[in-house]
Amino acid sequence: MAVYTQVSAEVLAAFLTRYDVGELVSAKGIAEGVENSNFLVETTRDRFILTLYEKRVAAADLPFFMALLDHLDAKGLPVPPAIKDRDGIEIQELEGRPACLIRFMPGVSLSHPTPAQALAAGSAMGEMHRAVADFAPTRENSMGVDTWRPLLDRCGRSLDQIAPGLYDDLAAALDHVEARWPRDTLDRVAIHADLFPDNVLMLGDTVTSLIDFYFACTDIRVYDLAVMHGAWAFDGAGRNYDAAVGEALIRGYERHFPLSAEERGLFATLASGACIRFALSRAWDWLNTPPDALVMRKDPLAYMRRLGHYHPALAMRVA
Ligand SMILES: Nc1ncnc2c1ncn2[C@@H]1O[C@H](COP(=O)(O)OP(=O)(O)OP(=O)(O)O)[C@@H](O)[C@H]1O
Ligand SMILES: N[C@@H](CCO)C(=O)O
Repeated sequence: MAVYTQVSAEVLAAFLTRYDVGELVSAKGIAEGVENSNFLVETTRDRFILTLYEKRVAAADLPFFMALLDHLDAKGLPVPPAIKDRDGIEIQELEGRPACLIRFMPGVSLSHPTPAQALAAGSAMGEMHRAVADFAPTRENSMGVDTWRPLLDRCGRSLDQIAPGLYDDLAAALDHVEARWPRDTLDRVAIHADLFPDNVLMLGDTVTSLIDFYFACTDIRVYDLAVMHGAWAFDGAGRNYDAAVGEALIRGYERHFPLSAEERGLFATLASGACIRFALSRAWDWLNTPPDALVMRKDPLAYMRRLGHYHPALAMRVA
């Protein structure tokens, strides 16, 4: 459940007077999501999402995320920009948190995508990468390749509490991936970096919105596709690969950016890096979230299992 900070009706009604959006009719906390506090807000004119940014999103990064959303929206892509108040301000403060009122987007977030939906979503990512060709701001990837080793060290041998041998398996996978990581050769742009099925809203086979840009950063363009591939083309436990979904995703993407021979050759390494990134962030959360917390802990081993698909040599003993 993701409402960490409560906002009273009085405070919210006063907050909305900064905007030209009508008056408050209702507000409901949204249970999905784990990072921020989200509310569905109805006014006499429209509906909106109100997001209060909790500690995982740094206030200093919000201008980059909002500029990216504005840029994509201006190019006609389906993304939810922040609403500007009467003074043109998007990033506000509410109950001591940075907060934005955001355009409500139609659609339903996916849990089990079909190949047709994967085709559309892969194409939407390709469109997004086309649209950022002239987006100038940059943000370092706070979960990029150079952060994995320090995060592994911070987790340390406690990883073996999750599954015996996990530390050694992750260390071996990281050695392998770091040695092959393309540091300079591939195209780098603003990427989403977390385009899981739950961050794509769809109606039928049509993408109605890409959401949750709070890991967006400047990194290898095809790494974004590799993250998406790992998130979309496996069952939740990471045991079974769905080739039809995985191939459709890449086919959709290639409508905009055919993969080069070098990108194809490096895809398994990029996808293995993505597996390490999500295994590590999930493991860190696992070790640092009490089992009785309201937030659902996500299974790090589901990403260790995916590693074996991309690099059979890295098939995990613990998985
Ligand atoms: N602009 C929007 N329009 C309509 N619904 C939205 C919008 N933004 C978010 N939602 C809804 O709120 C839910 C939670 O949003 P979001 O995924 O951004 O939360 P979060 O706390 O950042 O979570 P996480 O990082 O865990 O995915 C989404 O699954 C979606 O149903
Ligand atoms: N999408 C991530 C969580 C948010 O980054 C995961 O499933 O581990």
